[in-house]
Amino acid sequence: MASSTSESRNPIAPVEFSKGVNGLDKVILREVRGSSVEIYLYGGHVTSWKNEHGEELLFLSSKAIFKPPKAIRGGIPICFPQFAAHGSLEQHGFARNRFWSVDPDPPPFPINSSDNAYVDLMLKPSEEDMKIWPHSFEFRLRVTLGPGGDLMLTSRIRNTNPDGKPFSFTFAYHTYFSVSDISEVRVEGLETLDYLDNLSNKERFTEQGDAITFETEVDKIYLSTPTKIAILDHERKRTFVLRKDGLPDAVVWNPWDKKAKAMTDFGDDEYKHMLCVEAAAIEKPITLKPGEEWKGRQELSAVPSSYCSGQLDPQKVLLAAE
Ligand SMILES: O=P(O)(O)OC[C@H]1O[C@H](O)[C@H](O)[C@@H](O)[C@@H]1O
Repeated sequence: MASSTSESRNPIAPVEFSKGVNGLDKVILREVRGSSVEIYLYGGHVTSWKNEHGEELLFLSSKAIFKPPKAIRGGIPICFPQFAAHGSLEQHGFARNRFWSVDPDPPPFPINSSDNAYVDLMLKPSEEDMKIWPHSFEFRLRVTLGPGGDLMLTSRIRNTNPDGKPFSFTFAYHTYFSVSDISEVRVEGLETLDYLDNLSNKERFTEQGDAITFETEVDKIYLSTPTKIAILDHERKRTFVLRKDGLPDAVVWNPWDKKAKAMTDFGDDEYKHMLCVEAAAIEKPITLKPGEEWKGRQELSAVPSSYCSGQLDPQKVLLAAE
């Protein structure tokens, strides 16, 4: 609930509080040139990110269920304190289906940030949560829309256990990018890396080839990746650049046709128009002692690209997006 300028229900205010699907509370961030971001307090979940032309950059399923305990299908779910089924908790942990609150008095933004619109959401465990994960924590999620339309997510997780006990967790920003046609998409920055294949009992393999393209189901956890990954949408002539910090791994997921049909909150053909690339910390869980804080950051930008098949130099794409 903070911004560099005033906040109100005025539609042109950089931070607006509103009601979304099923009357759920949401926050809208706006930037003067027209880009915007929507965040549901349910899940601390970014559901929309639009550029200055009003084009949606994130995928949100037409069948998404905005009702607890189901997490919203699309946007950017937060996976915490567990990624997928890597532990005893429910799939992807519980942060994505809890109600977060808005911090009315967030810590100030670092200097030179007067054009940023941002909101700080908070999650603290309930007594019920403590029964399934017996740890006290404070999770602050800052969602920022930069002056150029970039979307930044910063998570700060602090161990507030009074009993001196450390805790460990895994984490992911489970970003669903909107793409024109999955068969026209390439991901740059993960080639030659090791990955765990979720479709082969998490067996470890090494990625071959120049870039990653898609012609079947994929569900891989790339390990110790570079801090920049590019997602090139050839047809739409758009490149997403994902920059990350504190999140060594990157999950790449597309359910393809069979799994798409099996999901009740996902259209049969929607797999063609989405790709998840998820900045994550999975292979080596994060451990925090009481009083310690972890920070994990993801920054997304969408830039026009004039990529011609076979002529791509991944390094140039990443540099061009600097
Ligand atoms: O259906 P969900 O619980 O939201 O999970 C969706 C997907 O998330 C991640 O990408 C996992 O790697 C996949 O194995 C999983 O299918």
